[in-house]
Formats: sequence, structure tokens, C-alpha cells
Amino acid sequence: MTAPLRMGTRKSELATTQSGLVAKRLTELTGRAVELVGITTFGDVSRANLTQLGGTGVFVSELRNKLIDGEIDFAVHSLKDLPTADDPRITLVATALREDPRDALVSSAKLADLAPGARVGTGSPRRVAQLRALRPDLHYVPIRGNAPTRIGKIAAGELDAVVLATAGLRRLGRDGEISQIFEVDEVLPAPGQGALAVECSSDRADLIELLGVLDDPRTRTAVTAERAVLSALEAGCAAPVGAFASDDGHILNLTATVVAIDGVRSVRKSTSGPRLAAMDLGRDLAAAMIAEGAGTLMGEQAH
Ligand SMILES: NCc1[nH]cc(CCC(=O)O)c1CC(=O)O
Repeated sequence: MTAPLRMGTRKSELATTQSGLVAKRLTELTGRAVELVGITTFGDVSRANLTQLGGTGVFVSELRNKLIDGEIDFAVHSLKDLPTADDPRITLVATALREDPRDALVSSAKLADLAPGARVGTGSPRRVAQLRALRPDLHYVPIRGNAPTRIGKIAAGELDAVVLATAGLRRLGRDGEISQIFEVDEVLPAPGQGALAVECSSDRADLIELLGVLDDPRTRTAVTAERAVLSALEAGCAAPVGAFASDDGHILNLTATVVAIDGVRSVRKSTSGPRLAAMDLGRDLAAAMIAEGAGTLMGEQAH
């Protein structure tokens, strides 16, 4: 009998749920059994604000080290948590199972109906800046912790609303608490939001072939374009950068934005082109945004 594949995952409920979905799909497609290996990352332990942790990949590096050591065969991450910098020892072998990419408001009211001065929990500069453009009169409160902890602050009376990814809420079965899903023209999601990433060691040609069955080609092109924007802007997952692409099988439509933290000034641009030119589309769009001052807007909030 073939030994089960060892799948590394963070231990949060969302991470294990997402990893479980990938494991189930892999077993369906290949007949291979999968064993789950729970791993604690620096991002799980540190209580620092994510924007202050310095550098990207706080949720990812430990899992990558274990892939390189051979302790695990593959790892599953939220694609939006992956750093854009390429590590040649690691292969992004599949981009899979993209859920609704949009951001959601968890509250008893829609954003427009919250009372002036209401407290909205989110630590993401991207979300704060875009929400300020819609409701400049609300208080945006930085929060951390997993989704259930964040939502719990509403019942505890600390917050009136929290903003989270619809994808995570659906996967946790908490989407019944959503009062509003933001359209992408209101709040542009983070690059890669809603999609899962499967990584393995670049040395393992056997696994690259086996795990490749998990890849969804349209998700691959969309997230390639979105992440190319982020990479060309030299920004990480804590930057005030939104990007969303959709691939109809021929044409890729891509929109990206950089928003100043005051929510007033922003650069937003769209483009479209052949799906196989995803990387160039993203890179060219970022260059056009920089020409319109996107770099200056990002620089302002770096420190
Ligand atoms: N940065 C944390 C993170 N990484 C992925 C998700 C949700 C799932 C996803 O976007 O795929 C979340 C929480 C959130 O933003 O609500």
C-alpha cells in the first residue's frame, strides 16, 4: 500500500477546513490518502499588528521550511497570504477552489445604515482606505485574531461590525452573519483572495505531477495577473492594494487600485487582454498606475 501523503497546514479552524477541502479533492482525483500535519507559524503566535510584522510570509515560512526538509509533502495556504517573492526551492503547484473573492461586512446593519461613529473592526489598510471612501465618518479599529474571535467582538459590545473575506466566512459556515457583501467596484479584494494555494518542493517532480491535477486554469491566470500587480508595485499583503481579475476562458479582465489611507485619493485602473498574457497584463497595469502616482500614495503610508 502507498503511504499517505503528508499535508502541512496551520491549525486554525479556517486553515484546517481549507486543507481538508484540498485533501478530499486530491483523494477523489487520485485515490491517494492524505494525512494532516498541524504546524504553528510565527503569524499565529505573534500578537503584533500584521502591518508591523515587517515583511510578508509570516504565515507561510515554517511550512515552506518543512517542505524543503521533506517533513511534509505539500502545504495548503490561503493564496493571498503567499509572499510575491519567488523562492526557487518551492513550486506553486496548484491554485484551486476559488470561493467568492469579495469582502463582507459582518454586522446587524449594512455599511450605509451604521450610526455615525460606529466602530468597524479591520486591520487591513486596503479595507480601511476603501471603506473610508464610502463612510468617512466611521471609526476603523485595528483587530487581529481568527475570524470567530473577531466576530465575537460584536456580541461583546466592543465593535459594531467587522470586515472579513466572504470566502473564509463561507468555509467556516459563518456566512449567515454577513449583512453586506461589497461589490468589487466598492471594495476591491486583496490579490488572490478566496483562492487556495498548494505548494511543494521544487525537487519533487513526482508530487508536481500528482498535485497538478488540483490546479484550476482560470484561477491560475486570474491570480497570476492580480499578484503581478502586487509584485510590480513592490507591495505585500498588508499594502493598500486591491486587485481582481476574471478569466472567461479567452479574455482576462483585470482591475487594480492603490488607495491612500484617508480614502480620498486613489489610483484605479482596468485592463483586459488574452488570458495567456496574465503576467504581462498585471505588470503593465502596475506600471500605468505608478505613472499616475500609485507609488507616492503607497509610500505615504509605509511609515
Ligand atoms: N490575512 C488573513 C486571511 N487570509 C485568508 C483569509 C480568508 C480566506 C481567503 O481570503 O482566501 C484571511 C482572513 C480574512 O481576510 O478575512
